[in-house]
Amino acid sequence: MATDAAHQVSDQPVNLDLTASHQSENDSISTVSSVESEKAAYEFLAQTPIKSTDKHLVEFSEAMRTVAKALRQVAEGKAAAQAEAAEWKRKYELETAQKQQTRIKDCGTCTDDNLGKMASQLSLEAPASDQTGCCGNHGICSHEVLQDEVPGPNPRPSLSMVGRKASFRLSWGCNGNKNGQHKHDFVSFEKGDITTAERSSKQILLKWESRPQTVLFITKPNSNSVRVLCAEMVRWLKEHKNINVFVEPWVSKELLTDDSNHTVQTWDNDDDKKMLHKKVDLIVTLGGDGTVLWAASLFKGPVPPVVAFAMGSLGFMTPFPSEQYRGCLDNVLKGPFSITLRNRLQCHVIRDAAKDEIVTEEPILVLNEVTIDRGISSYLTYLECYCDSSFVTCVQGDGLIISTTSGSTAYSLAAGGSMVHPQVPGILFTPICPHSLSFRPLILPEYVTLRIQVPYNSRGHAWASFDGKDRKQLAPGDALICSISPWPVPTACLVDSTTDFLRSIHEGLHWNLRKTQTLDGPRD
Ligand SMILES: NC(=O)c1ccc[n+]([C@@H]2O[C@H](COP(=O)([O-])OP(=O)(O)OC[C@H]3O[C@@H](n4cnc5c(N)ncnc54)[C@H](O)[C@@H]3O)[C@@H](O)[C@H]2O)c1
Ligand SMILES: Nc1ncnc2c1ncn2[C@@H]1O[C@H](COP(=O)(O)OP(=O)(O)OP(=O)(O)O)[C@@H](O)[C@H]1O
Repeated sequence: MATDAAHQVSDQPVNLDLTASHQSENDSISTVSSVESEKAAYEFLAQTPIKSTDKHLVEFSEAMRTVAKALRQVAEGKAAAQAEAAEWKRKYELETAQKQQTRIKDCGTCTDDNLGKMASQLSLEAPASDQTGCCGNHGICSHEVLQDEVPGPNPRPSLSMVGRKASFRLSWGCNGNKNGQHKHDFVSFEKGDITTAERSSKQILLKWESRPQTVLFITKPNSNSVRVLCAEMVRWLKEHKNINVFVEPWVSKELLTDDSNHTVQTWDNDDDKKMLHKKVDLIVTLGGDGTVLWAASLFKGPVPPVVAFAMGSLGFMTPFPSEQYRGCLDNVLKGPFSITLRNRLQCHVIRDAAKDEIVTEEPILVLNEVTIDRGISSYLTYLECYCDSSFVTCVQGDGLIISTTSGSTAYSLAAGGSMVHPQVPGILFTPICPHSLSFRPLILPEYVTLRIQVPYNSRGHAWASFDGKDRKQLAPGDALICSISPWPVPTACLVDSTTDFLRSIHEGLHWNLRKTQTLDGPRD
């Protein structure tokens, strides 16, 4: 009955399109035309005034469904036929190649000499003379020479005859500058096969070439246990190791007043503080992760190695047990010891009002993350995000966290970001409560520059905070630019980078802690 109704009401246009779909020999058009004819059928239905009862309408819609199903089957049949044709073509080409190889094998008159000549004709010639060994005159590491195998006592002529690998060049430089510095040991170009077998990113070791003499102490405020231990450590370092000690100005006033026997040095202006990295061999922190963040924030450029003693609650970046400080400091002062090079993000706030000025606000370096959120505003944060020159996405939600891999276990983790080993070169892009079902966190390569823009049509202001501190308001038109800083924070490891990282997520977060299933019970 349904088919009858279809014939009665819409025979003509539907049949026309069906014919068009069958007749089409063009691969790409066929599926489109069947979809189009289905669409045309529905359009026809929408345009044609039907003066009939509800019953007729029901019958007609059933008929249309049948027609649509038929059209879909036609399209599917065509696709299957195309796949089959492609398979036959592939088989034919394979067979032709095999026949050609057999002909070469059967060629009784061919001598090793002739094969050698044929092989050398197929070989790629040496590259242009501007190449000097591995690196060309342009300072780009490349491998262009690709020789086919020279036939030896057991030549394999078929390999030389069937085809040859195309030559290629891989090159890279600093920050996209092709003429920049390059690493030899990252990709090897042996015979044109790309391999990272010689990759050198192994555990980094720090070995002193002369005796360390000056230690800077950074201590958590308002803690009696820290105050007591700091005084004890300073005394020990001075008496037993002959070490000069620097402390923050407030520490020199408050912490060590009762211990006048042990003079410590400090600084009293910003210029002296800026030169600290030239005087200090080692930084010792007594506190939690916040104290490590504080220590890092004092250095806008190079940072001396940090030995972080755990005197907080969690301690992802504080692997050293404070009660064993003598042994730990002995080992570190002697060296060599493993370090984790923790990348920092360099953040610039660009004000819309100051767009044309050369001087903008001072860059801020963060060890964990920069967060752009809605602050006290009750509106959704609206942020446009760009990665180099590519548009990434618009954030509509509570905000966005741009985190280092060290910060991946902090706020970013709480917002659903992945935990990343601190030595992995990347930048985490983690939304905070996005009002979208499909906004998953991203990890971008370390060499990109991110731009987070508050658009002019944003309903409110956004707020940027740096390692959980220094809130800055971002007005519509303002932007935040972030990239990896050239000045990482080298933190001393208790064991090595990986062991310390795994220990911190096991002990700090009880990562994947579950009681082991017992042996009794059902089995395979
Ligand atoms: N919802 C959250 O989880 C949340 C909210 C705000 C800030 N934070 C984090 O707090 C950091 C500031 O730390 P603070 O000590 O000055 O403030 P805080 O005293 O408020 O401590 C925050 C907590 O974060 C932990 N933490 C800090 N850095 C960490 C890291 N790299 N890995 C794992 N845990 C880490 C600290 O151990 C501490 O327990 C910010 O950089 C941010 O990452 C987290
Ligand atoms: N020398 C310092 N001067 C000023 N503030 C500091 C100093 N050291 C740490 N802080 C701040 O004190 C706060 C608490 O420090 P920290 O995180 O080290 O201790 P905690 O909170 O007891 O430990 P945890 O973070 O493991 O829970 C942080 O916000 C940090 O920025």
